[in-house]
Amino acid sequence: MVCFRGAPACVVPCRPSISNILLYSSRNLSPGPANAVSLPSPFLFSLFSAPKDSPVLSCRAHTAAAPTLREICSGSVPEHILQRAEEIGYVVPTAVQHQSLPLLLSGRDCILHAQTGSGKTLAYLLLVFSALDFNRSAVQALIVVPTRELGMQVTKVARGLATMPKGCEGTRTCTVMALLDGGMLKRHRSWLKVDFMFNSSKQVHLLRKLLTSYSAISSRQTILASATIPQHNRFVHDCVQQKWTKNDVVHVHVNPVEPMPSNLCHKFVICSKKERLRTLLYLLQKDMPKSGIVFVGEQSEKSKKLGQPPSTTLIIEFLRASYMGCLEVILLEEEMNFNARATSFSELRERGCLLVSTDIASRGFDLPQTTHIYNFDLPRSAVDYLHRAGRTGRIPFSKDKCSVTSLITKEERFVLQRFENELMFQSEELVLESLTN
Ligand SMILES: Nc1ncnc2c1ncn2[C@@H]1O[C@H](COP(=O)(O)OP(=O)(O)OP(=O)(O)O)[C@@H](O)[C@H]1O
Repeated sequence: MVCFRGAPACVVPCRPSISNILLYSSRNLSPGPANAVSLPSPFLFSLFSAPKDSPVLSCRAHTAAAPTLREICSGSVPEHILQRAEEIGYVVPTAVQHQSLPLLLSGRDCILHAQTGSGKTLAYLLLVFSALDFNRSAVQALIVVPTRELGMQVTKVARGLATMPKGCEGTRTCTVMALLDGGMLKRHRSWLKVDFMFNSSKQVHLLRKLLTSYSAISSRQTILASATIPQHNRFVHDCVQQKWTKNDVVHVHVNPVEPMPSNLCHKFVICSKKERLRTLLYLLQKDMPKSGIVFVGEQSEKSKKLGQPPSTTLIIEFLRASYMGCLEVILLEEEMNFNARATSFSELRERGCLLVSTDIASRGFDLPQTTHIYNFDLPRSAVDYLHRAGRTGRIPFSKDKCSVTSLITKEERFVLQRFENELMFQSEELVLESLTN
């Protein structure tokens, strides 16, 4: 799948059940056939996913007197990338960047394990830019992400960093190429169901093969990043045992005792299923989100067979008819075609809106303006709750409180309580007087 020094040119099949982003060192490099790209050496392999099992090495909290990103990266990351990062507004490192970058830049394999929205993407991208030889026309880094939207997002950040800053025009930069296959929703759904890339299902076969195939090559550096890595000790063990990483892989674990970002405020409203739409409307009008996401459960097979419309459609129709706020209501659902989904995300990112979505929007999306999350249906697991909640509160160093509100029946309270215990957060009950009158 990937090849390097001394090996014959080999091919990256771009149809594994993952999305790839390749970083080339030349702007005009032809990618070759649409579904096959030769990948010469040396390369750096970054993986962005949500593995199930995992490793060790906790880190202390970030301190105020921390060095700047420039101080941490200078000498390793090219000047024009650092300047560009500053132009974008990346000056002070987040905790995960502060703790991981010295290790990453020293060439160590790392498992980045930090809360949603904590800045893992920038950490591994800065490493990628430090490792590229900008004078070589060759693929030198491969980033694998679990979903197409996440691939688009990472591509955008990487391209943003690779753009020449003012005053550096003429310097060589690199090409970031997105090979985002599928997008089709069956596969995406199955990712969400298996919830990680490292289980034993067939879908991860190619990924495992990719990780193990060239493990003996010392010039390869492997980074795995995720907000949720249950059983991380076992995962570290597996990484070494299966040769996915080198033996001295470091597990950078930020905030090990607090998986949920602390700037989120969790609430719940008890209402019957019949009252749910009205309750949602009431909350939206009361909260006046700057931008929000309403998460809805997937339609059951039984309901599909009966020819019933999915809940997302019902909610959209209801909100379009009754919601009087200033946000546009946008649907993101699994059966929509890819371009329509892409539009939904860029719109939400640019000007804020009310997105109604299944869990398809719950992983990795960076929609910084989002202030409110509503769980119209409870997620299936605590990990899903964490990823949904992590779509808000994504502006580092911001003191703004963002909220996650779950609409539940009395019977569902114990499920939410289970999530609270597992993720160590507390929810406050909202009693909505006007609805009970
Ligand atoms: N040092 C920084 N200074 C300012 N903003 C930053 C910094 N690092 C990251 N950000 C911003 O923080 C937001 C979240 O970052 P990012 O998407 O990398 O988080 P993540 O840890 O990968 O999240 P998730 O696990 O949910 O995918 C982004 O909008 C990003 O631009």
